Amino acid sequence: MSAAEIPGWAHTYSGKVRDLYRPEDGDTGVLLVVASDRVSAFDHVLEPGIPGKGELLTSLSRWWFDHLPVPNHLIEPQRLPVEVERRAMLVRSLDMFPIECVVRGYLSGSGWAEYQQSQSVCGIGLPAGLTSGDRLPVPIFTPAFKAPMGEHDENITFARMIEIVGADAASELRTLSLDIFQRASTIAESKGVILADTKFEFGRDTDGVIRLADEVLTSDSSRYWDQEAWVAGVRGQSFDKQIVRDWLSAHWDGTGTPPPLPDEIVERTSARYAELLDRFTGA
Ligand SMILES: CCOC(=O)Cn1cc(-c2ncnc(N)c2C#N)cn1
Repeated sequence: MSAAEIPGWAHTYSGKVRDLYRPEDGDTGVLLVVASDRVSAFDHVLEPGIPGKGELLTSLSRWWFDHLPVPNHLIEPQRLPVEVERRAMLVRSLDMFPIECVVRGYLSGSGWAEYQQSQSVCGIGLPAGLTSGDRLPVPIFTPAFKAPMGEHDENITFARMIEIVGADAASELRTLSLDIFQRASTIAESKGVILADTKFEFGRDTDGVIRLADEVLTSDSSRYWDQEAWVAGVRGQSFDKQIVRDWLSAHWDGTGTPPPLPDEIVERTSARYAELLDRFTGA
């Protein structure tokens, strides 16, 4: 599923699952962020896309922006382009920090890999004896330096982050990230969902105000786990991607191009994305 053609908008950048556009009228103050139905797993974009995924994750992002009392990049337009109106966000164009502001409440992914080598993550020492999926004593801020598309971001220490963005901005981004994570994980817990970790991106507007940008607390930027499964000792089961991961693990040896997902896996995954959204936005 390649980037949509949108009259009046020029496609400028594609991530694994989202596309960025600038207006053709030359206005440099706004951008359009469009979420596709593409799904990625094991660092591959899979086929086919998951019907409704772009709309569901855009709705989840919007819900979180509305429930987080921090300045953000959203602009509420009169109308969005009809081609993508339910899976697009009109945003202020910001001067983005080249930092993935990752907060971890649990040990997983690159954090688990680093812990196994050094019993620390991004220079933050952790207790001995932890295993993948364990809850951390307190949430930790573990920044990464944004890598070019297709490469892995580089986990860095807070001291290195200060060298990149300066001490004041580094402190403000860390405080903002930990505060937002605390709020979000408390809300998620009340819905029976564990927010294991997430990554935020921020930028400065023309007045120098730091604003929360990118997507926020979607299951593409976060690890959401089912609380019941975790309590039962089943660790690291992604709320919405586990169906795809389990099928791929059973039907692909990890080399070459992954096989296309069967209809049943696509349908079950689409339903899982809808259930995750409903957990938060439903009654
Ligand atoms: C494909 C979606 O974009 C990204 O993956 C990362 N990215 C964000 C920007 C950005 N740049 C200026 N202002 C903004 N508000 C944003 C945002 N969001 C650029 N790349």
